[in-house]
Amino acid sequence: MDPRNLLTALRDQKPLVHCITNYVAMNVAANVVLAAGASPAMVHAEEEIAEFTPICGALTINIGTLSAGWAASMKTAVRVANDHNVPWVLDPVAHFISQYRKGVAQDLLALRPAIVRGNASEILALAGEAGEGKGADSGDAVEAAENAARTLASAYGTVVAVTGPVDFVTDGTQTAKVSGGSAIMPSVTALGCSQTALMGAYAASGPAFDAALATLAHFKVAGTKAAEKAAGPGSFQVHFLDALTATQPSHLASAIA
Ligand SMILES: Nc1ncnc2c1ncn2[C@@H]1O[C@H](COP(=O)(O)OP(=O)(O)O)[C@@H](O)[C@H]1O
Ligand SMILES: Cc1ncsc1CCOP(=O)(O)O
Ligand SMILES: [Mg+2]
Repeated sequence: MDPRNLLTALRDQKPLVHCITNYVAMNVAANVVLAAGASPAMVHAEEEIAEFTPICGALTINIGTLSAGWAASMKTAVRVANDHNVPWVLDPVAHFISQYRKGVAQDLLALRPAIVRGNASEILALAGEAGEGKGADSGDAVEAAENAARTLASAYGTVVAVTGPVDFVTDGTQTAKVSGGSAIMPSVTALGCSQTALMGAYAASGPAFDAALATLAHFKVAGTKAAEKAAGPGSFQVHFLDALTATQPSHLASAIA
């Protein structure tokens, strides 16, 4: 699908996105989803999931500040989403840092997300390949994770988006690359996490591969625009939100190869 149609659909439908994300990302991600044109809700209590997840257009799961209660909520929300055909997106933040986090990430992956989005180190490790990642930031090149992304996509019937200087996305058969953005982006915390939340909004608006591609393009276009005005990571954040709103459907194709 043409990504232009998806941005138009997102703004017309303003989908409600159930986000279970980390403490660092909650505010940034909510602002990003709102600026793009959708409606985020950060809902974590397991007791609320049966009523809330089914009425949402999508669910996003981010394990950035994981603990036992959060893991239980995540698994319950994913099961409810799967039962109600609500598409969901997994962000396996730094899942290689402990056996505990690795186990939860693999459990979630086995529940078959529509899309997995991570940086190169996260995607390499998710496929069982050695990488240089140590924490939430990537230590590996996107190109090094392309095969891992293809393998995961085919094995789990999912779309895998690997982000970095040039993003790579695949469903195991189709692939695309997305360029633009700014080297400032990895210096602003939770931009990857907030991209995952926005990917949920796009997944509510169209098929998973197109949704991932449109999200990556929207971020690259807005990142390029924001960098023209920003003096550093602080002012970049402000300009980036404005640029997400200013991005028009016709701008997205220029980022995609
Ligand atoms: N060096 C870079 N140049 C341009 N864009 C980048 C660069 N590094 C990351 N990005 C963009 O920043 C966003 C977050 O990606 P990334 O930093 O890889 O995720 P994470 O925060 O999960 O590690 C993505 O939109 C990605 O395309
Ligand atoms: C710094 C940090 N620590 C735990 S979660 C988190 C945020 C990571 O955000 P992102 O993956 O988008 O850089
Ligand atoms: Mg991340």
